[in-house]
Amino acid sequence: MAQPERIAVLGAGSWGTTFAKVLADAGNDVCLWARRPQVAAEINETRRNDSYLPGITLPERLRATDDAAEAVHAAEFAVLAVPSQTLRENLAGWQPLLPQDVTLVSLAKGVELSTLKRMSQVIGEVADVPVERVAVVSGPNLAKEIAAGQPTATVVACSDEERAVVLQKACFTRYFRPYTNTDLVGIEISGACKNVIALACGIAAGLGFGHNTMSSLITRGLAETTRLGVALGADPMTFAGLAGLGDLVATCASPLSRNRTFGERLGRGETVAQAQEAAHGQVSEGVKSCSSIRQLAARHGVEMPITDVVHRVCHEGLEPGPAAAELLGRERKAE
Ligand SMILES: NC(=O)c1ccc[n+]([C@@H]2O[C@H](COP(=O)([O-])OP(=O)(O)OC[C@H]3O[C@@H](n4cnc5c(N)ncnc54)[C@H](O)[C@@H]3O)[C@@H](O)[C@H]2O)c1
Ligand SMILES: O=P(O)(O)OC[C@H](O)CO
Repeated sequence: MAQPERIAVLGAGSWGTTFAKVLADAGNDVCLWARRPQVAAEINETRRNDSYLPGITLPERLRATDDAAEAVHAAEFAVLAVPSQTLRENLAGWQPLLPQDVTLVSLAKGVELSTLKRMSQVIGEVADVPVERVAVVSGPNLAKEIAAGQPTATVVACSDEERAVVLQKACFTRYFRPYTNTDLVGIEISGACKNVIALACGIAAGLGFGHNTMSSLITRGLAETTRLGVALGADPMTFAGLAGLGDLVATCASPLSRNRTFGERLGRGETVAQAQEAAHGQVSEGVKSCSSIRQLAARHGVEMPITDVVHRVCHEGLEPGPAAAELLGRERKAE
């Protein structure tokens, strides 16, 4: 498989714009689709996308459009950078425009509410492509740090290893170091679940708890994520990697994380509606994925106590204080 000459990125939010910058910095010609024409115009005219990445200058090799057909024209890779719960609908609109042999790359970290499917499964179904043509990028990748050129690593996952290597090369820069992996299930379950655990860590911080609490939630969160992943056929080692523990630590610890920040607001006593309002339209995937992951776990007989209380805090009116007490009061057991 040859290196791509053209790459489309569909979605000009925080991560779509940042990943498009990474691809352009790596030497690719990138066309970024923005839902709003004024965002595309701002990028082309000022090299900025200030509503998502204030202060960041975007490279010349990156151009933007609000026309999806123009974005995907002759692209070898189409990177999907919209929120998980909107991916099906967006992709259905783009599907007739896609070049025949395009590789579809998911950046989204979530599990679909209505079907309990992972994003690569949704993509395969909607675009009618085999799983070998779907890749996933996931890791400790807070957009604002990467847009500022701070170093990080990530995972490029695809069941077709050769394709993963081509994408790895296409997004390799002096500040962005991608590793390959073929365990799509483990990578995607890690990415979706860490958002829910970050909500729990935020709630704990909002309640005034410190690093011991956070570490306990991270570690037990990793245990329940691994249980679910393994039940779905993932390699347990994946959860110790960048997309597993790596992303969990970054998201649970960073004030830049939208999920952690959302949780912190809940912990301080704000309602879900108030926390949503404060997010200014940016997605906190865990708020919806806590429900789909909980259902997926129930379907496979997997116990996920942290995910369960996060769901009940977000959607069933459980207060943060009693939620913490409930987790602490669970029956004693061996690690
Ligand atoms: N921001 C990060 O640091 C980061 C890093 C890694 C992965 N991700 C994941 O990438 C995905 C996209 O995240 P993001 O940070 O770019 O989100 P965002 O909220 O910053 O941007 C979402 C983009 O999707 C577009 N969009 C298209 N259809 C939409 C619809 N129906 N509803 C809402 N938005 C719609 C929006 O216009 C916007 O450009 C998420 O799954 C997120 O978990 C984000
Ligand atoms: O801001 P969040 O919480 O959506 O997290 C962003 C990334 O997924 C971190 O890797």
